[in-house]
Amino acid sequence: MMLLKDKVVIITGASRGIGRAVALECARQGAKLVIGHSGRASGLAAAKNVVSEIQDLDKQAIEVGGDAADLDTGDRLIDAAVSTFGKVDVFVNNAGICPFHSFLDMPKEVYMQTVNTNLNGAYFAVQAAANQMKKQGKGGSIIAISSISALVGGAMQTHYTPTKAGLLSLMQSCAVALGPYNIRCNAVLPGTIATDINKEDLSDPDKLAYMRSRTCLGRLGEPDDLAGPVVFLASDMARYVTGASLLVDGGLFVNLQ
Ligand SMILES: NC(=O)C1=CN([C@@H]2O[C@H](COP(=O)(O)OP(=O)(O)OC[C@H]3O[C@@H](n4cnc5c(N)ncnc54)[C@H](OP(=O)(O)O)[C@@H]3O)[C@@H](O)[C@H]2O)C=CC1
Ligand SMILES: C[C@H](O)[C@@H]1OC(=O)[C@H](O)[C@@H]1O
Repeated sequence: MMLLKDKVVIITGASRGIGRAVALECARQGAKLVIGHSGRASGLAAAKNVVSEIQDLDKQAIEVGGDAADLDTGDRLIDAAVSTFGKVDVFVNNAGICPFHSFLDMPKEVYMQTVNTNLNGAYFAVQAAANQMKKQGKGGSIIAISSISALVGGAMQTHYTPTKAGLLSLMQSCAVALGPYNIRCNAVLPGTIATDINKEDLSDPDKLAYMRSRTCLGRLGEPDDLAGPVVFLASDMARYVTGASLLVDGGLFVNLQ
């Protein structure tokens, strides 16, 4: 059984990493995909590859570029989905950055870029998706890729962790605001997943070994580890799940000692 047969799924930041892995699994589960990316040349090339991979599965996908920090990018993603596929069933807000930096000398530009990319653009993208779903009248599923960092701190992530807590909070409030329209809103909280976002940080072998040792399962996450949880929340199997948060962290959070 395909869990997302004929559903139209938009995923921001689907050119690489977690978003790409989720997009491919959504396609395997029968969805039609809008692959969001930054619009930079590298993002466009990577997104085109993801579209090809999905077409190789005999499924449909388009790519749409746009800076997640731009408050109008969400509208453009929705418009593209509706004009190509006729509707939006699922919106996954995944695009994000984490430029590691210490707190005491945090440049204002780095702070603003992080908050604008991870949270401010996301707010209006979620609003655009919700308005489209309300118009369609058949409910929908909105999923924010938050983080374990919504719950715990990081000395080099003082600009980043508030954006992830903000996304978690946004999903909780949107679950309340959008429940009357049967639009479900949930947050997924990955632990440390090996992707480009932390390649440099984890290039230190001691840090890598330490982060592995912090998990109960003894390994870092892979992007594919997020695919099942997101597909579940997107699917009708999660029809009574809203306002929830799902840690996908290999047991990192609970592992005090
Ligand atoms: N990896 C991890 O350990 C964890 C990640 N997360 C979250 O998961 C999400 C995905 O991260 P991950 O897959 O690891 O990261 P990657 O760096 O591998 O991928 C980031 C994705 O976001 C897109 N993106 C980046 N900046 C922008 C922008 N300004 N506008 C539009 N798209 C943009 C990228 O597109 P492009 O290719 O065009 O640059 C790319 O598709 C992020 O929100 C991150 O915070 C949460 C917890 C842990
Ligand atoms: C980028 C980091 O490795 C990653 O991002 C998160 O959200 C996790 O908490 C990790 O710190």
